[in-house]
Amino acid sequence: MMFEFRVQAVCPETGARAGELVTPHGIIETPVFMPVGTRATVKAMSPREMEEIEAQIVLSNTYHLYLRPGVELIEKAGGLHRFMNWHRPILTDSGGFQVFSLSGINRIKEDGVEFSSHLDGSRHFMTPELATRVQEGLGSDIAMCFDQCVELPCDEETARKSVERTLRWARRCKEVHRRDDQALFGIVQGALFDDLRKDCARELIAMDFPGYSIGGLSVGESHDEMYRILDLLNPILPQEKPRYLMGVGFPTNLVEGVARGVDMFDCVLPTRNGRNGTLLTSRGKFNIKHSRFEEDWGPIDPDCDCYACREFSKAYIRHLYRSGEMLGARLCSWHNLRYLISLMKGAREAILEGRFPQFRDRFHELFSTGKV
Ligand SMILES: Nc1nc2cc3nc(NCCc4ccc(CCO)cc4)[nH]c3cc2c(=O)[nH]1
Ligand SMILES: [Zn+2]
Repeated sequence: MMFEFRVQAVCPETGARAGELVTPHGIIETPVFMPVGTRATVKAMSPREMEEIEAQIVLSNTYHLYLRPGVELIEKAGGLHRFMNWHRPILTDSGGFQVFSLSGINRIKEDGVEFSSHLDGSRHFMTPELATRVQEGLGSDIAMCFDQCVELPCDEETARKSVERTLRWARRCKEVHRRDDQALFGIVQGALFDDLRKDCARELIAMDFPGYSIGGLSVGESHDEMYRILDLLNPILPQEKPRYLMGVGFPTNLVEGVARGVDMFDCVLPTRNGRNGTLLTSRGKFNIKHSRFEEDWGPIDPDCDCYACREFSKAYIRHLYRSGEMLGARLCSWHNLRYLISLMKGAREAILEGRFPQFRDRFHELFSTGKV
């Protein structure tokens, strides 16, 4: 069996799930946080270090790799796992989001999206078929349909059109998808409109995908709006299939997403914010450049087991950061990634042991103290 998802435990009070996702490159224990390695590397981290922090699966981007170095080169290397020397699971995003958020002058047509490369302005035309073929060439374990994610705020008519296009494009992706060692997920759109979200989910479920992504969120909506959409979709999406909330995220959103039946998350937050000194800890977040850490000899997070927290002081990491030393960015990214991976590991153990509500309350109590 190439691809299988087993729900091992469900929290009776919230519906939070602990599961196992079997892929050709290994078993993923969920809930899981997926570090983002957009251009075939999780910035500043080596594969060996990613294994040390127990990263189970990394995300990469079709849009970026298609533009550079090109899928042909990666196919010659034997696929993305071999090219980047990461032999655990990989999930690729389809480019639906990146084409709109990164490229210049994009024009949506029924057939696909015309866009100019953010690298050199060259013109390209991405279609559902091309996005699917590129992901098959990359050889990721989990691929995404090519979808249209609308910016918020957006009126209902615009959102409805994007849902209808996303569904037509999902059918076209499924039509051309051939690799049986790669799972293609459908992506639910519909902005913040309940009926559009339900209709989109139902149509995708009828196409019978092995997993379902919740797109169109983490694009500026409030936490309450995000949670309302999750509450809406949780009972509709098949319980026996994985649910992946795209682009999330911040620790509180991860824990509240788990409480609403989400199994998989990804976000650039830990590495991007890590590089500018923002640290996520069990007691809230802070920025290492603050003067209060000048003579702080303690670890970033006393409850963290990562290399940065075991071996270095905040004072030293602050010095590295202020000096623009690469090790500063590395240690902050290293810690933030391990913190989110550990947070999901803790949630999983709590669900398996029947104490997720307590885990959730304790998390919020400690994280909101913000006293660091
Ligand atoms: N195919 C597809 N991919 C997506 C990726 C996404 N990523 C997001 N949000 C990420 C937002 C995000 C970006 C940067 C940072 C760190 C800086 O503070 C945090 C969050 N929403 C997303 C929605 C979609 C979507 O509908 N379809
Ligand atoms: Zn740490």
